[in-house]
Amino acid sequence: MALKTIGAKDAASLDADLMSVGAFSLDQLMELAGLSVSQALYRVHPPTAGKRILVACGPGNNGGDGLVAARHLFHYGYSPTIFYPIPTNKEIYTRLATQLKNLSIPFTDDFSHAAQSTDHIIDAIFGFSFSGEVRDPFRSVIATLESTKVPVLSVDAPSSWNIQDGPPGNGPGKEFMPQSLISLTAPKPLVKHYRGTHFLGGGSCRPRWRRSIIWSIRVILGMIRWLM
Ligand SMILES: NC(=O)C1=CN([C@@H]2O[C@H](COP(=O)(O)OP(=O)(O)OC[C@H]3O[C@@H](n4cnc5c(N)ncnc54)[C@H](O)[C@@H]3O)[C@@H](O)[C@H]2O)[C@H](O)CC1
Ligand SMILES: [K+]
Repeated sequence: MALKTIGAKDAASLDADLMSVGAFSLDQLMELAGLSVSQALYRVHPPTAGKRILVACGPGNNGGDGLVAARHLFHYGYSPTIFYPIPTNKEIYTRLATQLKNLSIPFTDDFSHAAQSTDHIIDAIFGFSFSGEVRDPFRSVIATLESTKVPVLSVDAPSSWNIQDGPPGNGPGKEFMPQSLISLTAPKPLVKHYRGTHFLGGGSCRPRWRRSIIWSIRVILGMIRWLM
């Protein structure tokens, strides 16, 4: 069955609609996204399969989802470790990082070393705002994700994949195929290249209500265009 997908631009504007018309805060959306990620991880890798989870977090909201997921995983009984090489200065991220530090969850600077002694990896490096070729300091991180034998769960997109076209033709990520992927709100077009266990999560309103928001916005935009 062909999956319905939304591209990067529509995904970003859907989130913007949810925060304006829908009156959700970014914290709420990120909390729902991170909670879904933690539940998907529990499904593919229950604590009895090994409690060490390495969570790789990027500088944007995808990384924020990873920070939220790590907190939930800790409370499920896992032992998460965080790799967060470019901590972002915005309050939402500093609060999430402080919450993890208050739980004595360790942070590491050495991803490839940490990847050798973990039971599962969460890839929360890049989501739908990734574009171009992977830049440092993430090139070696993607190379490790590509070559590791440890199972990987990717959040919203396998990091390094083009959101529209899937795996890059060359460079780091070319051979990266995580064991599982959780799409947030709606799958992105790259899923047609994905072979593995696929979850959908992070929904913040019922689909019918979400459709009606989008429909109302389209009608309003159409009327504005017509009036001009
Ligand atoms: N739909 C939901 O329920 C929610 C989804 N969320 C998650 O947010 C991401 C999208 O977040 P955004 O902040 O827009 O961007 P990213 O995290 O994807 O990454 C931006 C970050 O990455 C840098 N970057 C971009 N390209 C490159 C590159 N080639 N090399 C190195 N660095 C790169 C860029 O500079 C930024 O710093 C979505 O996928 C979901 O996971 C939210 O939690 C809200 C709810
Ligand atoms: K990701």
